Amino acid sequence: MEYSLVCHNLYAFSFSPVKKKFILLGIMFLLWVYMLYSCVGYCATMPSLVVDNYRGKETGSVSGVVKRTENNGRADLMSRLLPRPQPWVDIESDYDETSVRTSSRDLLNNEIDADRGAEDWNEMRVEGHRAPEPGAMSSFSNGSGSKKLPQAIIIGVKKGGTRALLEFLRVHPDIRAVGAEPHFFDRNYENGLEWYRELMPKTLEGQITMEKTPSYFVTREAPARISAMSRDTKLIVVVRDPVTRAISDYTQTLSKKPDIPTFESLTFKNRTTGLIDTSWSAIQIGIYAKHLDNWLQYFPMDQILFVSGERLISDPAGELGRVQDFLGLKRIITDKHFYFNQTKGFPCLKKAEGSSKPHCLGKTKGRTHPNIHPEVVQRLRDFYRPFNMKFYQMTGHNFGWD
Ligand SMILES: Nc1ncnc2c1ncn2[C@@H]1O[C@H](COP(=O)(O)OS(=O)(=O)O)[C@@H](OP(=O)(O)O)[C@H]1O
Repeated sequence: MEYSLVCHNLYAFSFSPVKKKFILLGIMFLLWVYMLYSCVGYCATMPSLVVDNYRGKETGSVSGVVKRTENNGRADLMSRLLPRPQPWVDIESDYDETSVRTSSRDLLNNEIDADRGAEDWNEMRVEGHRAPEPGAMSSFSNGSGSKKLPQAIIIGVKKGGTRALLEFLRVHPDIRAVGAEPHFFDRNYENGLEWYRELMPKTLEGQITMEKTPSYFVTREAPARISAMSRDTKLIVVVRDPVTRAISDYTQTLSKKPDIPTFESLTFKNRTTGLIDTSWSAIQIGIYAKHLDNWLQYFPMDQILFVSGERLISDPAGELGRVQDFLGLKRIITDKHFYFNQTKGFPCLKKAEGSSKPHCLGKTKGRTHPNIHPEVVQRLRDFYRPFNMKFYQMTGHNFGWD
């Protein structure tokens, strides 16, 4: 009797349609929670259109950077397993530097400055990047690494070839970089380091986090600020003949504001005397020795690597070899990664990061420069010569611009 009662109860429990519905609903709810959880985790590790790579390592210690080599194997494996970001979004520095700007007399730069901030964020939005909300997701880590402050920064120079260098470096599995220029140490410093860290890609132990903002090189406060973040930060400067750099800078501005005065009229304070207007940022940025002096107050020379913008075009693998050595990385990026694209007139990657297709930089890189009168060019060469000599002396490297 008792036995049949138990059986009856069990039967009722197992087959009651109401209970069945409840169980089904419960299972569906659990599945929904599980899917939601997976989706949040996946989205957090997904590469955004920002071009960012979400791999890297903690900043601030040279020992950490050296340790990276030991972890290469693991980092390699993980980086292959992780989703890859969208590389090759073509961005350029469209703005003039704070320190140059404040001392600049020319309206040309000030006009550009007026809409500078907005353009910068638009630029990032184009890439799908958003200004991070302070504290948001800062401690979130779902096994694909965490965001670290950069251990290496490409600090300059504007129009030197900084985009090419960063895009080439991103091919390395142990480098993860922000695509857009954060401009933290010049324009966004008040936002704080946590804001800055949020911009960084997620990285694994043994990987290097990087960013590039060419205006840092000429920002007076940048060396002290970077040093305050970490005295061990490795600095990379891509330098280019200051005369062609100035013309390239002018060409960029001209492409956005076709009504600006001629290069010649902006170059000279007085055309007859041939006095150069050093308050024009396009001229001032090229006085490398002066800017370098400021950096040497905070960083030893062996913590700064100078990459030749010219050689980055004529021998990209050679320059990339030096950069990988400087960063303590295995030389993974070699000749095999590049080909010369005749149409573009520049070296391009056979396979960009996260893609199997060849890639060249976009049309804002490698613009045709306007013809500048040879006399003006010569006058500028004469102007820069002593500064170049000083720069060669300081760096112990003759860049061959004279
Ligand atoms: N591989 C490759 N492809 C295209 N362009 C290349 C490459 N390597 C170096 N360059 C040179 O990079 C110059 C632009 O420099 P930046 O990227 O530093 O410019 S920016 O400051 O970020 O706007 C750009 O200057 P312009 O030629 O005046 O446009 C190029 O000369």
